[in-house]
Amino acid sequence: MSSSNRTVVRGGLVVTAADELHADVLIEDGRVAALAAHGSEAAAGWTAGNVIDATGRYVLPGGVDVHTHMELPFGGTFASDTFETGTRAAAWGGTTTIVDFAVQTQGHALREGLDQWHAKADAKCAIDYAFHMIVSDVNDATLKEMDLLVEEGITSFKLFMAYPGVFYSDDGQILRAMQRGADNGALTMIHAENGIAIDVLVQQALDAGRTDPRHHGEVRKVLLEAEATHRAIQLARVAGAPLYVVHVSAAEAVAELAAARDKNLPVFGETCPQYLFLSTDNLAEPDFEGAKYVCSTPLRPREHQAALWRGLRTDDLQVVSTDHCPFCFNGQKELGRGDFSKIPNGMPGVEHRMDLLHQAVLDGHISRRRWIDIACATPARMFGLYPKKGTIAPGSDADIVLYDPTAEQTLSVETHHMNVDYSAYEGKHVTGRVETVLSRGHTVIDRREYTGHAGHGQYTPRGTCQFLA
Ligand SMILES: NC(=O)NCCC(=O)O
Ligand SMILES: [Zn+2]
Ligand SMILES: [Zn+2]
Repeated sequence: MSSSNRTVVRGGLVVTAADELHADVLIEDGRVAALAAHGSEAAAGWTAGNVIDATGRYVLPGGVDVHTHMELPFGGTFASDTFETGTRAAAWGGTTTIVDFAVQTQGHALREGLDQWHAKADAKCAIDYAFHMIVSDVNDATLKEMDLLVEEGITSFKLFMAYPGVFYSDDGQILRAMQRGADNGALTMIHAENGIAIDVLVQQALDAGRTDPRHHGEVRKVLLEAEATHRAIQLARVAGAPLYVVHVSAAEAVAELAAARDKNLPVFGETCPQYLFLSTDNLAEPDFEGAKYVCSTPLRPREHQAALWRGLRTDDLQVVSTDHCPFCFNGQKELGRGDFSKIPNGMPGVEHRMDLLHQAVLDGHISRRRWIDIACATPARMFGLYPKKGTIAPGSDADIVLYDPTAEQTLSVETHHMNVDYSAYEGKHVTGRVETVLSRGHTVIDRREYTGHAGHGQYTPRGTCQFLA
């Protein structure tokens, strides 16, 4: 084998969900070929055209963010990151795979939505990408199409208990989709909020003149997240289907997941950095600044964070994704001045997940291996991408991050790479920073310089959930 298509990453601490070892990593043709203890005879014998010095660095699997919305149409506008800008920002933050949501619009086929998402993403991405499918119209034809999509590698479908008239499905439709998933192996993802009740409270708030962004948090009540989570679990039980609850924000919803998992049900939960680090205090920021933090499920009072961290430690929550769905403050969030229900829902974050979770390691919330588990390995397993993605092992794609655990940085709109005019974490100080990123062996970030290009990222069909027997 010529050494020109080989890279060796030498001298770092390799951290995976399972292990930490001072090892050198040999990469051949875009894949991990071998690991060997640093200083061992085997590692010393490796020759390569490219040798990367990882002394003093962590060598991590690239992050796997299984919840992004590039260019999502919402509330009369579109999420401001394209696949080109959003995946570049993801790479800057040490994420090397995203799973975005293709959208079925009501009255149209799943296939049409999927084709649209390919048209948006193909030849544009800096890192590898895959799709889930948002199902907005459960009917006989849609259910048949789901089987075909599973065979093609779209193995998860998101249904909404929220947003009546847009993405909402009623319980009967959700049950039918879950039954189909029980048959075809798909994982049903649920946005668990009681959208019908929330819409009543929205109207009552607006009628009473409560129009500021903070009221978004007040009407989207904890009880209505907990109730919907409970209902989703019962529907999944009736269907005999596995369930993945997205963007869990409330302690009471974690309790529902924990109770289900105590019964050994195949129920999984995801939370996001915004629920772990931000709160209703942000939604209450004056001069309409709270609009920057409008997302659903909403930010919660700070007291909920302890339950989310505990859930991540006890495995009642398995995944941290970003739900990256950015809208600029100017021109987009402003659509809801005077009516919080018109603020496009979503927050930017794809660039900051790995760093914020590293800070959580330093703050004592999770261990270093759990960081990699919830951000890389488990999301890859959950959505049928492991061990190609999510770990560093012979045969895995060489998606590798060199991480400087001692570098200091301050998160800011001035320095981030997402296409959005504010940072939800403006001024937040974190320790640790991505230094170099390889995607299938290609250097996309080289010592804090972007060296990637649009179109490097490949569409990646997925297998089914690897947590099911
Ligand atoms: N989360 C959010 O506020 N926007 C994106 C759509 C969704 O995930 O519900
Ligand atoms: Zn959602
Ligand atoms: Zn989302």
